[in-house]
Amino acid sequence: MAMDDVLVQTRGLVKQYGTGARVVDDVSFAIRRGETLGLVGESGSGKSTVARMLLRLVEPTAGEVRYGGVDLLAASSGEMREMRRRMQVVFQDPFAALNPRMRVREILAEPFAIHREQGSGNRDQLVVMLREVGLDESALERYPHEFSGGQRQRINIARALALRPEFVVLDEPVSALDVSVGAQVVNLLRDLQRQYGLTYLFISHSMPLVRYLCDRVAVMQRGRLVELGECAQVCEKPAHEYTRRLIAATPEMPGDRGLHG
Ligand SMILES: Nc1ncnc2c1ncn2[C@@H]1O[C@H](COP(=O)(O)OP(=O)(O)OP(=O)(O)O)[C@@H](O)[C@H]1O
Repeated sequence: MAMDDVLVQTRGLVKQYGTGARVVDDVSFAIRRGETLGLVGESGSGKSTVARMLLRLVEPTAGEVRYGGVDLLAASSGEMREMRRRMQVVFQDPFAALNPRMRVREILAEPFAIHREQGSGNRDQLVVMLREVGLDESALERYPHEFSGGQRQRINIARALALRPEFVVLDEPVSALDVSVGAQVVNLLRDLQRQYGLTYLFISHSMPLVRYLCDRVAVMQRGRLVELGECAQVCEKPAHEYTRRLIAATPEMPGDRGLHG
């Protein structure tokens, strides 16, 4: 793999809390520009911890994270500030992630304020952001509780994309939604990826969803990376017994309803 195809690279990533067991143990992988890398594994296997280390929201105990060739862990606070614009995250719970006391207008304008982008985040721009995620300007003056779960996740996505990042961590973004609503959000994420050339790390429990959205998939078991490969290959011919069990444990989505619509 040519180095300029790689956006994010980890080497020997370790996380240990206190004297406990390693929750992430010697994890190395690369995420290519423009791809969606799936990250699967049962609850507690360390997926979110890996993602948080990639974003430097959690400091690794050992190992290396390179982002666009830059050593993220050695970056100064000024450099880190610039990097943070380029990487975003969308979490599972679309309600918890939105401040209930802020109107959608304020929620969407916040990233511009945080990064002191003067003149940006004006009303016209916010309306464009809403349209991109399938909402209209009537949303601007409303509060998060006035929206359904799927709509709230769309607002989260609009906010995550406000500063035009290149890399987005999707941490179980549709797990809290009904299957058909989740399928619509997944299709939106895929469309936005094509439109903006985004690179995704998609954390999920659902092998069918991973297969639908991801180019490659990495499988974690108890802090270790046990398998990484092309999605179709891993789903059809899993090399590791643990991957086989994960696939067997996830029911097919009913006729992939909604996904191809
Ligand atoms: N701040 C912390 N202090 C101590 N242990 C932690 C901390 N954060 C996470 N852990 C532990 O690290 C392990 C991995 O957690 P992590 O959330 O990364 O797993 P996960 O694969 O994302 O799980 P899930 O699918 O449930 O989100 C778990 O055993 C968890 O209890």
